[in-house]
Amino acid sequence: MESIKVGMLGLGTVGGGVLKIMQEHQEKISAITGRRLEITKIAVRHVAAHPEVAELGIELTDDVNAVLNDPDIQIVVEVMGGVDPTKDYIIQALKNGKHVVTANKDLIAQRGSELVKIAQANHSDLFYEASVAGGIPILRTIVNSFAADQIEDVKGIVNGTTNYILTQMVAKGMTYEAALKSAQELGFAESDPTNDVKGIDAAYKMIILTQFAYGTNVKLSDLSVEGIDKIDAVDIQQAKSMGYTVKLVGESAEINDHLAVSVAPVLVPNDHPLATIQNENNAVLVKGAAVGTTMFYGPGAGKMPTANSVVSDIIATTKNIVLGTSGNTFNGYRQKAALAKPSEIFSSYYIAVKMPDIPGQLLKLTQILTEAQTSVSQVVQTETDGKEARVVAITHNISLAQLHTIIDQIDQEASIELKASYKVLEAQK
Ligand SMILES: NC(=O)C1=CN([C@@H]2O[C@H](COP(=O)(O)OP(=O)(O)OC[C@H]3O[C@@H](n4cnc5c(N)ncnc54)[C@H](OP(=O)(O)O)[C@@H]3O)[C@@H](O)[C@H]2O)C=CC1
Ligand SMILES: N[C@@H](CC=O)C(=O)O
Ligand code: NA
Repeated sequence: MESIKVGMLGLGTVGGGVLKIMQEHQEKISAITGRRLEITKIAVRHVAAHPEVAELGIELTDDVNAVLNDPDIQIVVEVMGGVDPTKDYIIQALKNGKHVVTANKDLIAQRGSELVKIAQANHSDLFYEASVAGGIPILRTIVNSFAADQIEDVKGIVNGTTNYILTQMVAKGMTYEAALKSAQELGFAESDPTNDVKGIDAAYKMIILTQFAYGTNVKLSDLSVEGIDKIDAVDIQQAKSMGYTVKLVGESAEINDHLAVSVAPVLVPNDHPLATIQNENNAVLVKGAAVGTTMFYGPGAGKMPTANSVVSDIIATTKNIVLGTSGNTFNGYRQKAALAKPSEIFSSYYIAVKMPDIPGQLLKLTQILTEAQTSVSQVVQTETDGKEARVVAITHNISLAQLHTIIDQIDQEASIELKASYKVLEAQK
């Protein structure tokens, strides 16, 4: 059987999983592709840290050029992460006529369209299924199974680390710091977890999902992004007592031909399917005009689930090589769309404030809400020490513009302090 040589950049959490699957499932992969896939070289930073590789007959190097310029290598698997210098490495691989498989959402979300053009110009495949929702085959599903439908909304939990942290805080009463440390030890978090906890990793995934769902390129500054790093455990408990679970939810919605893309902590009704997603698992709800709402669930981070998506891309690339069909873009759908205005984006909101526990204060809050033409479904005083009270209101559906007005007015009212404002998800019909 002919062989196809594969080179790798990176051998960390994901790379280690890729190597394991490629070794263990070699026969099955050969039977499916008609080619023997051989990993011949792996570039890492610290060669001495990977003694196990030499025993496999694979060359380990700290020189990426040894992989990128090797004429025998046809497929380069990039699992080292980061944007620079990784972007240049991928460009070099593509210009050298190699096909590239990557798990790098930071890079694809920020420089994807540039890389796609270079891949096309060089008749190379560029696949990145693992970049969104780790082990869930969501990108290929959108390309293949929604081709005939019109997607109206994509929303879900697309970051494993933060969902793991929130689950551990609610279920086990773990502190935020302890839960984050555990997510790092389990290999779910990025090497620098800032992007995970600040919602940026989820935002990158929503940028890629927006591209696949609507054919539209949006950039990070087009999104409204908030992470879980400022969530107060008091609000998590308060939400729980009102029948909600706090989740970090990304949403890309089409509203009157305009797009609204966001990532934020959201109060999810306990009977909504997203409320049940635990630990590092992810779930993506895709609503199509014809099919209605569908849900895709599975591990969103971690060694083996992510590696499975990477190896699926290696197999797809190999099949294209064999059939002579390389070089088609992963997603060929292209369309322009403008961003929705705050006056077009509607939701119910949870608003938590602190105020002096004296007569007349609640009236001030009510006046602010009334002036913004906002009615509420619930108002509760959740705690008081006799001097200061915490009050929570849940609004009916209002526009984001109305929410901004309310927040501005609260800011201007010296005796009321805004503690939190979170979107409240509608019950799933
Ligand atoms: N972990 C996960 O669950 C998921 C990760 N991803 C993405 O997969 C990619 C890899 O993540 P992960 O495996 O967790 O990362 P790790 O930090 O575990 O591994 C990174 C690997 O890349 C190597 N590396 C880093 N910089 C360089 C460089 N400049 N030159 C050569 N080698 C380098 C490291 O070498 P050394 O070993 O010597 O330090 C290490 O082997 C990232 O893009 C990440 O966002 C996507 C989905 C899920
Ligand atoms: N850090 C990411 C890894 C997968 O993309 C996450 O936690 O989701
Ligand atoms: Na995926």
